[in-house]
Amino acid sequence: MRISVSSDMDEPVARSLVAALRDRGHEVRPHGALRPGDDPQWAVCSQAAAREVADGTADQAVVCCWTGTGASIAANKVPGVRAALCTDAYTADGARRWNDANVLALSLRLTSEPLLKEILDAWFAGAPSTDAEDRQNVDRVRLFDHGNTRR
Ligand SMILES: O=C[C@H](O)[C@H](O)[C@H](O)COP(=O)(O)O
Repeated sequence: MRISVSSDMDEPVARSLVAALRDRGHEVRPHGALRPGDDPQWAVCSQAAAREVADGTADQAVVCCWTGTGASIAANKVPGVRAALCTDAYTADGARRWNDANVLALSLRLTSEPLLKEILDAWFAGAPSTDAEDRQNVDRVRLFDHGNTRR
């Protein structure tokens, strides 16, 4: 898979993330502090990574900042993106399964090396649910991308 990865900080866990994705056979597209000369502001680099998912340059993205909050907020402003801030494997599994999330947001502060592996295992093992209610919810979220927030 082509995975865009962004981080506003050059932290060891962000480096481990890139290595882990490459070990799993993914093509990594680095942004922010992970790419020399790139803008490392979380609002800028996480949006850039998310935009690559929306325009089809990447299949998925992983966006990181210290808390994961700013990265997830910025990514979710991109139409077509469903970013999920995951602090454990159960949340990552649910994000893929129920929310059809296409961007994983991580906290550099909270994500230890073992937790990173657990989260990535769950994220890549998970497939979107085919349950009708789950699909309706995701379809409803897609409408938000086009400004339709009516009930
Ligand atoms: O949501 C924002 C992120 O947690 C940032 O990584 C955080 O604001 C970084 O702050 P600073 O650059 O002041 O350490």
